[in-house]
Order: sequence, then structure tokens, then C-alpha cells
Amino acid sequence: MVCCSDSVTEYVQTIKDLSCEVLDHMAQGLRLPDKSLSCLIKDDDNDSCFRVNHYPPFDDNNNIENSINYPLVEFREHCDPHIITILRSNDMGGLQIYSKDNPWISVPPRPAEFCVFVGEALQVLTNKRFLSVKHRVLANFRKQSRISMMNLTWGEYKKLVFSRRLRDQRLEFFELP
Ligand SMILES: O=C(O)CCC(=O)C(=O)O
Ligand SMILES: [Fe+2]
Repeated sequence: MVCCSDSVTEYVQTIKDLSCEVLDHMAQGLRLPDKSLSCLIKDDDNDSCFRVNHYPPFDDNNNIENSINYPLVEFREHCDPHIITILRSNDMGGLQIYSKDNPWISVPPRPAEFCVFVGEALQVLTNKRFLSVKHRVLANFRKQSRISMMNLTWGEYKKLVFSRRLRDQRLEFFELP
């Protein structure tokens, strides 16, 4: 068992409440029964996990041209596999999201705001009414560390998915013929 300071415990609880609130709005928008999505993450012993990522400064002045042509990826592109992610970072950029029309859009770092990612499990549960977005983190020209922290729901599900090496094919099982 990991013991955290009171402020971390309080932060995690607040983020969990926020995740539930977002899921309740989604359920309402889809005309689903009240709390039908948030109940999935509400139990006190649910397996949500809190993670802090640290990306050290990176300032490759000697290799600027190369870095423009080949962006240095620190966290490779992926969709979060679980239900919902609530992410917050310091004021260092690097996070990008993928869109078919405009590949790799930079997400401005705004420490006072949260970034919400729909997870693949939520995409499947809502029959693609909400889509999980691919994202990655670049290293290029970061003068100071980027720190991000996120609360990930269904931590055990994520572990299971990756341990089974389903990886890129994992959503194919849910596609209708
Ligand atoms: O650190 C970030 O900004 C993103 C990290 C991320 O996508 C993840 O941990 O799943
Ligand atoms: Fe992610």
C-alpha cells in the first residue's frame, strides 16, 4: 500500500469527483440513465491510478534542422485504453493530439486547466459517440522540465490490455462486421 500526503489524497479525490461529473454530463447527453457511466469508477476500491510524468529539459541546439524534420517523441502516440483521463501539466508544452484533417495539433500548456481524454473503453461503451483521441508528447526544444499528472481510471484494465500484447488491434474485437 502506498501512503500519500494529505494534499495528494485530496487532489486525487477531487479529480475522481471531476471525472464522475464529466461522465454524468456525457451520460445525460446520450440520454442514458443517471450515473450509468460514473458508477463504473465510483467504488471506493476502484482501481484508478494517479500518475506523474516528468520529461527532462531538451534543447538540442546542435541538431535543430534534424529535429524539425524528425520530431523527437518522448511519449509515443497512443490512445488511453481505459475510461477517462484527466490531465494537468505545468506550463511546458509538448502534448499533441492527432486529427485526420490536421495531424498533430499542439495542446497549449495551461496549468490552470484540465485536459480530458476519452479512453477506448468509453469509446466502446458509447458505441463511438465519444471517440478516443490519439496523443503523444514531443521533446523538441523544451527548455525546462514538463511535468504532467493524470488520473487514469481502470488501471488494472490498462495493465491487462498491454500485458496481453493486444496493443494496436485491441479495438478490432468491438467493430461491427
Ligand atoms: O504527459 C503527458 O502530457 C501525456 C501523458 C500521457 O498521454 C499518458 O500518460 O497516457
Ligand atoms: Fe495518454
